[in-house]
Amino acid sequence: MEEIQHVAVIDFGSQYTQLIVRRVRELGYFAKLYALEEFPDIGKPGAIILSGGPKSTSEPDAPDIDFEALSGFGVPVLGVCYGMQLLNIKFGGSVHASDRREYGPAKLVPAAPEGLFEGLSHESQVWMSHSDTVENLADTCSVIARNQHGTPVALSWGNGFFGIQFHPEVTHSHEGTRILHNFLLQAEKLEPFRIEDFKKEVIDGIRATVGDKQVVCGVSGGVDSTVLAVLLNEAGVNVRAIFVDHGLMRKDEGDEVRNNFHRMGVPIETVEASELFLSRLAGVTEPEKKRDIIGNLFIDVFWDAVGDAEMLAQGTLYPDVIESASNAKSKASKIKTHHNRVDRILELQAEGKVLEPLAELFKDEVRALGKSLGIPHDILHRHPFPGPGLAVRCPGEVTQDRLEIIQDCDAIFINKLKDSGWYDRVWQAYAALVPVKTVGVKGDERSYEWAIALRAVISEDAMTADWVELPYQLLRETSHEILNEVAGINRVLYDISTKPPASIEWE
Ligand SMILES: Nc1ncnc2c1ncn2[C@@H]1O[C@H](COP(=O)(O)OP(=O)(O)OP(=O)(O)O)[C@@H](O)[C@H]1O
Repeated sequence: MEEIQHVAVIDFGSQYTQLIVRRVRELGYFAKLYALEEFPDIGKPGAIILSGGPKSTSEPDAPDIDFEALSGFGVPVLGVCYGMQLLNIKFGGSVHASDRREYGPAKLVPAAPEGLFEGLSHESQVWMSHSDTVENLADTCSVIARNQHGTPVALSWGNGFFGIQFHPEVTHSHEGTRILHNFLLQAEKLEPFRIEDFKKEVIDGIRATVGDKQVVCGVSGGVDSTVLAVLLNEAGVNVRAIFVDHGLMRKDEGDEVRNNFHRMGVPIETVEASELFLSRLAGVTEPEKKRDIIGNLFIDVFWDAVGDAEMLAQGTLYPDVIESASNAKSKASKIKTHHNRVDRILELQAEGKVLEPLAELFKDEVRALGKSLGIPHDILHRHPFPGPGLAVRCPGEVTQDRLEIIQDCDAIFINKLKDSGWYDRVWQAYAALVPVKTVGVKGDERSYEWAIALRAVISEDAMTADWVELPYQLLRETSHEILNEVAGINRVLYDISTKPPASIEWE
């Protein structure tokens, strides 16, 4: 199959480079980030974007690009900030180095409302973050926009080469996405990205890599590993999907995961390890210690089940890859937290036996892929659930009794959210045990029982979060049902803490 025509984003080290990729994807085109060292090995792009960067073009070790190779692609090129200054030099102009930084909003005054600036409002706000500025321009260069002071901020050198001094990818550039879109419209060969085409390509790739070997993957019931397992199954390769039930799942979750996979026609194996996990957690109260025990035990149990598998598939996503690529300046994919101490994975990786078919996708694209694989909406839109499970919602010791209380309260709360239509409107919601006993009255008796905290947050990316203003009536009904149904709880609290300073989970 023909390779999907993508937009190659070349990374010169700007903190915003990932956002360029994100924006292009939002526009419906497939963008891929490349470290500068990879250039010109960037496949057959339909357009190229050179990102900004922290260096000055006048520094001796300023990042450079093979201009002959760049022109050789014969596709439109957009230089952003550093990218524009570099292009200006390549075309024979010069750049004025300055140690004063221009940072913040500016007005964009296009020479004409066409090309990159077609359809823009008058004096659109754009966002600047640079110190160097272009000085002399080459003969072939025309200024296509200036700022409110008359300084050139966008250039064109003909043959599809453009440069912009500002950052179209940040939201402070109010019509930045439109400018990127206008640029992409210059590309003749660029096809809109369709998840269906991508699916076909990935499945072909899986078949070619795996052949008749056996691939193992761990499934947690979460979105990533579910889509991964279904994709491998769809590719028709010999796959073993393993679900470790560590007993720290939500109420009836083990059955739910098994039913879900059954519904989708993908066989999974369950490794029942609840007792083992609980016995190792006995008496442990320190949060980090708990996480450590669970993480390490998970690895042991999972790899025992894997046996001598020939290949391992992981649900690594694009943000993980970009993160490790830009941090470590290497292409090495990040190994998921749970597994990161396993030499076996590193060995497999070195031998090319780790398969990461979702590594080019963002979360919403994984959901789109899942949808096209026929995975039901409720599975694709489950709230995130932490690897160590309910242990992080159970401050103090984790015991079977405490877990059951959390499970019961959580189930009541989640059902109320689902029934009222709030579930899909919040990022994550759950119940956590507050292991403090307080006095109450139940019937005619004095009670001395624990409290439960309900938490519901909204978030973009889990880095920050705000608590949700749930309707009082919903909270009232949830509290009423918990107090009546769940033995051991005589008090219900609603957690109104933002992240930061609190975290989303309790531990
Ligand atoms: N209980 C489990 N049984 C088997 N494999 C698991 C389990 N929990 C996690 N894994 C594996 O470890 C990977 C990383 O787990 P993590 O908790 O970080 O989830 P994630 O990256 O959000 O993925 P998912 O959306 O699939 O849960 C999962 O994708 C899955 O392959």
